[in-house]
Amino acid sequence: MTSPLPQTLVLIGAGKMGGAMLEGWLRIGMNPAGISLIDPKPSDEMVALATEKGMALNPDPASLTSVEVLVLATKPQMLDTAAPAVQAFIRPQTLLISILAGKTLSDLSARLPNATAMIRAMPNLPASVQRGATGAAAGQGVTGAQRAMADALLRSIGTVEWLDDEGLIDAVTAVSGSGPAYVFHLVECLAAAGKQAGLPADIAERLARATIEGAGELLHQSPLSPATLRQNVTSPAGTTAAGLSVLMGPLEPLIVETVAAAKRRAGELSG
Ligand SMILES: NC(=O)C1=CN([C@@H]2O[C@H](COP(=O)(O)OP(=O)(O)OC[C@H]3O[C@@H](n4cnc5c(N)ncnc54)[C@H](O)[C@@H]3O)[C@@H](O)[C@H]2O)C=CC1
Ligand SMILES: O=C(O)[C@@H]1CCC=N1
Repeated sequence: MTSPLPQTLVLIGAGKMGGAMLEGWLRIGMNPAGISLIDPKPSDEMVALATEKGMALNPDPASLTSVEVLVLATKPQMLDTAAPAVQAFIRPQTLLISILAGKTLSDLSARLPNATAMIRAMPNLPASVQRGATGAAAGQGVTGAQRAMADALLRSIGTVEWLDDEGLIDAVTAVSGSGPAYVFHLVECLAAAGKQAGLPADIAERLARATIEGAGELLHQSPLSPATLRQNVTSPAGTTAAGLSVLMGPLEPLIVETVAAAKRRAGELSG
């Protein structure tokens, strides 16, 4: 039996990531009438979306009798400021899902004493097109039914990896939370390199973008490992082998350092 999605959801912080999850949930057909958005400075696009879909924007907390799920998606630095408003939306049965980088379940508990059931999740931006990757860890007060509901909610916008050790969420943040930015930067680098190799800038950009899109889609559809797919591009003594002879040595340590820096920053955001 598939777990039901929540009928009532409050999203606190309707910015880039909260907005991406919302877009994904609307795409899969969640009822907008059950969704409320809390944001003191919503973008014009968010205001227009709320009006178009009939989602409540900054409703009076007292007007919501049921809040099955509260998704907390402000910047981590805004947690202290947002906490009193968040508290006002927590009901006895509310499951709080925080996507704040760095903030631990214990950090959240200290600010949100009303919250008895909390999940720390780290999604990523492709959630808007149902291709997100989320890591999640459940706190002690979460019931089996709440965890199943969170799983259904997060899985509706991509893949989900549950972790027993909350401490691993900072590593998830550094790999898949921030990961789309690394890939987008790779597109920028490939486009710049194409231009340097003589291509007109617009053509280099379109080719670089389509290459990453195509490689991503092939990874998605193919049962082959990334290593086998790489080997399938690489002819012995051919052009790819020549290119990879430059890239493969330095890239892995660079990515290791990249992920370590992001993980370190997540740790600094805790507290
Ligand atoms: N951008 C990304 O790809 C990802 C972001 N995250 C996490 O998502 C959270 C939000 O990040 P972004 O969406 O990038 O930032 P953002 O700045 O685009 O969104 C934050 C939103 O919170 C609103 N806000 C500020 N104070 C508020 C308050 N007191 N109450 C309610 N809303 C308030 C802002 O007006 C803004 O719309 C962060 O904690 C970040 O760690 C997690 C995974 C990926
Ligand atoms: O850059 C950040 O801090 C957030 C967390 C993961 C992606 N964006």
